[in-house]
Amino acid sequence: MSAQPVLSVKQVMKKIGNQTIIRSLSFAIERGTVFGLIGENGAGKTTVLGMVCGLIAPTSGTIHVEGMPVSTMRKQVLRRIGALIEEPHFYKYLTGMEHMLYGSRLYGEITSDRIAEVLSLLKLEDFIHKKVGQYSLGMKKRLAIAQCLLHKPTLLILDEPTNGLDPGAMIEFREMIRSIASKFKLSVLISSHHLREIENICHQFGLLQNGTLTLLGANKSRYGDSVVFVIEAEDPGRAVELLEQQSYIFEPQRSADGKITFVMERSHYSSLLLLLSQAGVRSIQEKSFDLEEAYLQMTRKSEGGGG
Ligand SMILES: Nc1ncnc2c1ncn2[C@@H]1O[C@H](COP(=O)(O)OP(=O)(O)OP(=O)(O)O)[C@@H](O)[C@H]1O
Repeated sequence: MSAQPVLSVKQVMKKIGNQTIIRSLSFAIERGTVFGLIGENGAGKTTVLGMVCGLIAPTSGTIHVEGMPVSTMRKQVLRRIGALIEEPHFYKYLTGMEHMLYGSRLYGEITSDRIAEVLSLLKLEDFIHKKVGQYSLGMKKRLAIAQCLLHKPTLLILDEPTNGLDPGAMIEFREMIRSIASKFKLSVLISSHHLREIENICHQFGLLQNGTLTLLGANKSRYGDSVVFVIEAEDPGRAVELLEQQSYIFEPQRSADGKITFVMERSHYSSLLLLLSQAGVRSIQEKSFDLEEAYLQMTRKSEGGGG
């Protein structure tokens, strides 16, 4: 049996009233990987996360968590998910530990060993017996994630988790997310409008814009060598068609001057040349991958193209 993705979203569309918030959304998250959704305010990030958690019903399309359809198995799906979508709310006169114990009672059979494991990974031990009223925002966010992890979910969902944190706390937070994902073999779906954050935390990421998701690429730190290629071909239409059929190539984009841009690992270079010989390559240029540049190019294009 082949490994199924922890999260699979297929052709999801969401309308609210007359407004189409999500046009067609498809992506998957493999076990142990962190997937980032980048998008400007109002792009629909929270709507997507809400649909994955079963809080919002898609108008059409399917969402599966661990192979289970969210639409009909919501209760079982929620046992596999830990989600932090709204700002966490705590009682300031209770300690962090009292909140953890309260959280663990909601799930039933959480052992004290599990609580200790989660606290250690989130580096919460030193202040867990202090009242939450004395916590910084970063500490509160860590406590909220600790609660989300108690029941051993396989998918962690975080909506703009570093909002409001100072730069030092942001860096600490990013490192923590990556270490949780690898230690617990967790898959993480994270939304943000901070490009650098997504680039630093995520193994894969995509831009949500005008209701569709464009995969921008895979992170250097996992895939080693992602590069942006710019090619010119005698038959650009044929070239794009061929590129779109390759699983190792991310979102080929054709610009008005006929050039084609896409992201690929350099190790596939010889396969690429072979492929492109069928479409008559005139030139190939290589640029180092810059998420900010890719994002700006795409948002500019969409503003100019009228959607
Ligand atoms: N219940 C609702 N009724 C009407 N419109 C809604 C509703 N929920 C969301 N929307 C609209 O859907 C769009 C996407 O909202 P959403 O909150 O998902 O975006 P977002 O990318 O998370 O934005 P932000 O970064 O500001 O949180 C917005 O235009 C918003 O106004």
